[in-house]
Amino acid sequence: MKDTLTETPAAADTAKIATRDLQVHYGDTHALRDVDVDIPDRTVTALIGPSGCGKSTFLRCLNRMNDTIPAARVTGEIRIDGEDIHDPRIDPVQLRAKVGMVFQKPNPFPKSIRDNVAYGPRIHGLTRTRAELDEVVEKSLRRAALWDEVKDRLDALATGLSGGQQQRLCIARTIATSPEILLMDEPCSALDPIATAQIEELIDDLRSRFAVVIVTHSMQQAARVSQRTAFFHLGRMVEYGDTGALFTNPADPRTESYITGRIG
Ligand SMILES: Nc1ncnc2c1ncn2[C@@H]1O[C@H](COP(=O)(O)OP(=O)(O)OP(=O)(O)O)[C@@H](O)[C@H]1O
Repeated sequence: MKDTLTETPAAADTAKIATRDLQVHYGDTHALRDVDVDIPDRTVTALIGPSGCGKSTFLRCLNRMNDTIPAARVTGEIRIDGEDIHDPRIDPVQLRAKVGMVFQKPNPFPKSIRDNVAYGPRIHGLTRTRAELDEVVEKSLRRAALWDEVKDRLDALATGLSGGQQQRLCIARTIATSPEILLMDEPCSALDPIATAQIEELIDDLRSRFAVVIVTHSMQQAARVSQRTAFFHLGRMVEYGDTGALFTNPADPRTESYITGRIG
């Protein structure tokens, strides 16, 4: 039986991302159930909920990263800009350039700072000349608020940067392919409070250009960075709506129990 979803409606016709009857199984585990959601553009959407409730699974559906997990089976519909991402004409590699992902632990390649950012534009053939590539590298590093710290050592190894700098580099690497959507899976969990504050400021800035969807275990972080929040519980999206309203006046008792610390 389908649970009732308590939702503040987002206009479906303007949704950047829309899912209908989305289900994910890992073998016999039914990890995500009946997820219908419309996620708007140029907005930060936070995904919250207790461990194992399906947040990362949902995030991975949006750029078909679950395709890389042999046990995962995804059914239902996911549309980005109205286009079905499971359509056989969609190339998952191109999709992942359009829907970029930043992971929990900064994972720069063991290459120079410049080569990390240049990697995506190179493999996707996005630039024709060295000057164009340099321009993309600079623009991406500026947007990731890292340029000033690294502009004099672009040929140094990326692995020599601090954790927070590495995470901003990974964000620069992701935005270098001009994505439209940024998926972030607990991007601050390996960072100290100062680096976390820098990334949060950056996320706020990025939403002027991208739809950002972020998984976070921190309700404070969700409240600080997002305009919309989805609460997941046992594989279902139980409540989705305006972040302020969800935290101050949750409609579902399960959301209330979670935000008041009774489940989780
Ligand atoms: N690769 C996998 N193979 C098998 N089962 C998986 C896999 N990934 C996730 N699961 C299962 O799917 C369910 C949802 O997991 P998921 O990682 O999406 O939850 P989550 O809300 O992101 O959790 P956390 O907050 O702990 O990261 C869990 O029961 C988990 O054990």
